[in-house]
Amino acid sequence: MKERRAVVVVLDGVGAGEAPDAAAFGDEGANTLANTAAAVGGLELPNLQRLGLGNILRLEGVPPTRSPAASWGLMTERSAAKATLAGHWEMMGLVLEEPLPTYPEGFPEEIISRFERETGRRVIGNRPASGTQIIEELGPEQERTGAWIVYTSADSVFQVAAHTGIIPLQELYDACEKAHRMLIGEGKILVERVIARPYHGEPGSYERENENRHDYGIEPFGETYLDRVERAGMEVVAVGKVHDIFDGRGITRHLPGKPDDAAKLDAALEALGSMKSGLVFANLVDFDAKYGHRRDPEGMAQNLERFDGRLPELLGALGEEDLLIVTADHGNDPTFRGTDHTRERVPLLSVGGGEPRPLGIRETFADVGATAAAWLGADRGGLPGESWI
Ligand SMILES: O=P(O)(O)O[C@H]1O[C@H](CO)[C@@H](O)[C@H]1O
Ligand SMILES: [Mn+2]
Ligand SMILES: [Mn+2]
Repeated sequence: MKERRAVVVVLDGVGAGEAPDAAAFGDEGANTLANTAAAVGGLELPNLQRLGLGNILRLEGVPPTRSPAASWGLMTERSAAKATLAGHWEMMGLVLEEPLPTYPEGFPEEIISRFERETGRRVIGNRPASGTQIIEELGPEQERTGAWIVYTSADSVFQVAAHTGIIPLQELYDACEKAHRMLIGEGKILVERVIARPYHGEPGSYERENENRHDYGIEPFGETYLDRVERAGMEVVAVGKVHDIFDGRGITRHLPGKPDDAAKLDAALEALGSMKSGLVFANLVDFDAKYGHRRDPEGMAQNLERFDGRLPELLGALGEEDLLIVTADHGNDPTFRGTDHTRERVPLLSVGGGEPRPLGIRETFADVGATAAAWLGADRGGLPGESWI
């Protein structure tokens, strides 16, 4: 078998326009890329433009090009979710047919009182919120009373925020493990993830300790393309939060790539430089966490431009037997109401594996895993998705 590599880069939350079922999610009109571009008076993305980003959708500042250097298209998500886990799982062949439970009214009383009993602290909050807003609002009360700040979002998440000067980090982690056991570990999946959200500082200028955030998720309930590539004897390198999303399954090496997207790209390049064959699966989370949820179109635009600036380096690291796929896991339109993800199609650019051509609108994100597995010569039997190569 040839020595081949595939690199999948996920621009977290960078959607490319409303999905056909966006209305069911309350997300009609969402378009992370196009609305960001319009909000800042046009994006400057010369490298993505050259690849064909402007051929995928109408994008201010990024016109279509006559002969794109990448194959280009859109993907529609089949899973009943607009979340990171569902998006990444689907890319690797696991479709969530049923949505995971969400808590628009907060968590039921029995969950909260059991969490209070098991951890010995009271709960305040218990509603959907933006993490930065709720600590500003409830931080002073937490400092006074030592209560947990529990909140959720449009996602299936149980998030616990704790001021580390009041509640030691280890105690927060222990509490999240208890919540994880209670909400996921007893046979019923009540949330997709429990998330520890430590922060510090003074009222009015609290700062989240993103490097100490910890996610406690669900395990993949079936085989993925990651398992298939690993079983074929190749390396599977996870960069950023990918390792947590798959609970480490099918992953041979984990590069956290802290603290930002630039460091994650460094990690991806390092992985490429040190491996002969296999898959690098990288998630760039700043688009989502720092700009999408914060509804910051300027920040989103700048992060896109920063990524664009690193593209030549990434392309330069690829050889003839390498494949690069750039895509996203859901939308997170920084111009949209609220602070949650948006149900969108995602952009698809694919470099390598033949002459650039239109890839159309793919019916499932699983085409990513199918294509990577096909390229690498791994077994694809029984998993959803069609290879475009
Ligand atoms: O507002 P913050 O705390 O960043 O939380 C966001 O991050 C969560 C998980 O990535 C999302 O569900 C959303 O709630
Ligand atoms: Mn995401
Ligand atoms: Mn998010």
